Amino acid sequence: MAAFAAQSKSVAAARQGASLQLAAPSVRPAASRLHTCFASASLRAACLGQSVVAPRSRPAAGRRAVSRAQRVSVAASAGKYDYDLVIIGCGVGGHGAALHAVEQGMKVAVIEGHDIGGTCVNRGCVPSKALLAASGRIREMQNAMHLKSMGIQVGSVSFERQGIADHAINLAKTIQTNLKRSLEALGVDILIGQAKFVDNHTVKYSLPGRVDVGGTVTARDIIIATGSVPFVPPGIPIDGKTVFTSDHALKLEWLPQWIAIIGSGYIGLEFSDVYTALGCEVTFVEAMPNIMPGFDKEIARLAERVLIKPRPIDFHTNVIASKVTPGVPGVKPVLIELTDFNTKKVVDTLEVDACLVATGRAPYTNGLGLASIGVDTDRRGFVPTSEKMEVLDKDGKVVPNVYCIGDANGKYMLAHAASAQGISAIENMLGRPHVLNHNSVPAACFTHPEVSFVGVTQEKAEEMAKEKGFPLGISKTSFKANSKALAEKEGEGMAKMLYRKDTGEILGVHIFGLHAADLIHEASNAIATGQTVQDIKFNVHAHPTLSEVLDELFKGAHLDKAAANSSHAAPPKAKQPVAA
Ligand SMILES: Cc1cc2nc3c(=O)[nH]c(=O)nc-3n(C[C@H](O)[C@H](O)[C@H](O)COP(=O)(O)OP(=O)(O)OC[C@H]3O[C@@H](n4cnc5c(N)ncnc54)[C@H](O)[C@@H]3O)c2cc1C
Ligand SMILES: NC(=O)c1ccc[n+]([C@@H]2O[C@H](COP(=O)([O-])OP(=O)(O)OC[C@H]3O[C@@H](n4cnc5c(N)ncnc54)[C@H](O)[C@@H]3O)[C@@H](O)[C@H]2O)c1
Repeated sequence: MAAFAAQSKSVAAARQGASLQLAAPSVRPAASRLHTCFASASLRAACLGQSVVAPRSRPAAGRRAVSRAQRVSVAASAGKYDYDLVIIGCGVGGHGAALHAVEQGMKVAVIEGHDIGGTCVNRGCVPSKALLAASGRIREMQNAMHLKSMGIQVGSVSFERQGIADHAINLAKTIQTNLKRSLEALGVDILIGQAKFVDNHTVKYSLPGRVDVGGTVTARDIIIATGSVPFVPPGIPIDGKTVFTSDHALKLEWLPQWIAIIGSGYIGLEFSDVYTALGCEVTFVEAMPNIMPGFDKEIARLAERVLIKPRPIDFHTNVIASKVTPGVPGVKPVLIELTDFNTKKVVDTLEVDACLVATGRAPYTNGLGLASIGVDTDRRGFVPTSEKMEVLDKDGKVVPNVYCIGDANGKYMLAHAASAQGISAIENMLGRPHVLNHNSVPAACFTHPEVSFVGVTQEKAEEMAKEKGFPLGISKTSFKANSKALAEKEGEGMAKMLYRKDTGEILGVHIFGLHAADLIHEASNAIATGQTVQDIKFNVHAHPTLSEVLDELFKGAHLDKAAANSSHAAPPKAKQPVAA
């Protein structure tokens, strides 16, 4: 711990531009061998098996960052390690951590075993949002009634499946390139290979079948940011053609006439939006008694009314897909045996053209050699991690200098959560204790319209109120009361805020409606910065905007008298003009 504090001090000193006695650079055999291999961006891309990108000249800021990082590295680690920080896995979590670490003057390497950008960029957020954007346009243009109500007539709307698929593929490639360039510009070394712990300061990396790639690197601190892969329940063989996960579905290789989606969580809902806009019929198979079980019940009911009922979607709840038999497109259907969740009896068999398995994600921690640092993953494979992102060993003790962020720790499997955890981990390793308030992390499902939320559901808030004995306030508003939503003919939506009437603390906000994913941030930032209802009530929103949905929500909150009269309640007094 003392050594850690000393290292942190050196980093801080270097950050402040203090002049430091530089020791001779440490010998970095393995890492420098790899640098030779990846000396240029094009070679690096070639080694990665990616299309070659012309190297860009490094901007001045990047150059500054590198030289500062080098200074810090040598001083901070006293020539002991190759890097201040090595990050295993370069998804959004690893990327976010790397950027913050460089900003803090650290010398950083990322080790990536598959593709830079990880799930989010290559097989997640990015391509799925591209498919949703294209299919959403088609849905809108096909909705003749909606357009007619605004005086618009359109002819028939057609689309090219491959064109939509290409939009997703190209966007993922562009963002992957941007992400890689941003790291290169900051002087982050990108090492290629599957990483494995040797000890808590040393990592080996290699690529199967590639003797020219790999090595060993040492670092003062190491972050595990290895993400996740689709979780497929037992009894479901994935053939990638008729039975598949989101990894395959995002390629949009074909459009089955009738597709069963197992799981009505984020992936299931977003893909139901894409498929139905493109003319497919969907059947949900959901293990829980209601569809969208992870969402606030009232929001889920409204979403069912708007996103499910008017569309060619039906659903079976309280059943699990106990056995799935792949088919042959256009020849043999996929068979899905449904078993009652409670009685465990087979109740039905579906015959569909295809089946998307969207039953959650499993951490990608295999092969990391966690035993070498005394760590056992939990039952589901997640890395036990403290609230400060420190990895915990078998006895629940902190493994010095090893952190875990993102999907691999299972705290909150969202891209921005991974990145925020990365920043938090860096703060902690620099000796500035930081705990991310996961309750302030927003979530959104990008259906048309969107669903978003932050904090707890109404069900949970009621439970908390009962347990702790505080009066629960619930403020609600409809998009029908919002001029901008009505101008867009998008009045179908609601927002709800759960708060403590005695203190004004915001416990949760849920939105269903046009641009809900963008609207949630005012609420999530308020929770993150500890603003209360009294504070935000007096904020001013431009008119006419969808943001006024939140304005309505905040103004509609009623506090207990004492809280209402608390110091926050009075609007800040206007400043008197300074006398000349
Ligand atoms: C279809 C889909 C849509 C999604 N949409 C959204 C969305 O809209 N918004 C949102 O917030 N989230 C979304 N997510 C979730 C989001 O993608 C993840 O939460 C996020 O990618 C997690 O980031 P990460 O950095 O923890 O891991 P990942 O992005 O999974 O990256 C981990 C990286 O580590 C690498 N790796 C693993 N093991 C090793 C090893 N031993 N050595 C070297 N490298 C290794 C992997 O190859 C991978 O590149 C979506 C997910 C899916 C599947
Ligand atoms: N917009 C976004 O932010 C976004 C989009 C897609 C994915 N993601 C992330 O990716 C992760 C995975 O998404 P997901 O939709 O696969 O998981 P999820 O956890 O959101 O939903 C899985 C659903 O499958 C059901 N289920 C599980 N096993 C089942 C079985 N055998 N039979 C029937 N139903 C079963 C569950 O009850 C649940 O409703 C999520 O954690 C999410 O955070 C986020």
